[in-house]
Amino acid sequence: MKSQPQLVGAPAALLLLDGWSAVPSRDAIQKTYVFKNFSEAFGFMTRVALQAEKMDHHPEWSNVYNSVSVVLSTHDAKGVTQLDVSLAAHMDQLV
Ligand SMILES: C[C@H](O)[C@H](O)[C@H]1CNC2=NC(N)=NC(=O)C2=N1
Repeated sequence: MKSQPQLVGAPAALLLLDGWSAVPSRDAIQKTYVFKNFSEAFGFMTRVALQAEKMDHHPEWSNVYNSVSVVLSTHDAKGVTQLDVSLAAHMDQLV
């Protein structure tokens, strides 16, 4: 069985990240990335998807043309954990 990641919570996570904000209705963090065009946006999503599979930790996200809106939370822990902070930092470092 997988060990449970430790809850960090959105407020503490936000202290470690740039440009992310808290989701009002639940313990989750969000960010919208805007790219030059669809190809750049989808390329970003492809790179993130590979990392998400590696981590077995997956974003909630949506894409409209050149923008990608991301929400991160750990469903198993019902809140923001170190896994979300790590995935957020990875996304930020790709752009
Ligand atoms: C079985 C599998 O390990 C789990 O369902 C993983 C998959 N990806 C996940 N992603 C996210 N964001 N939260 C989870 O709790 C989660 N759990």
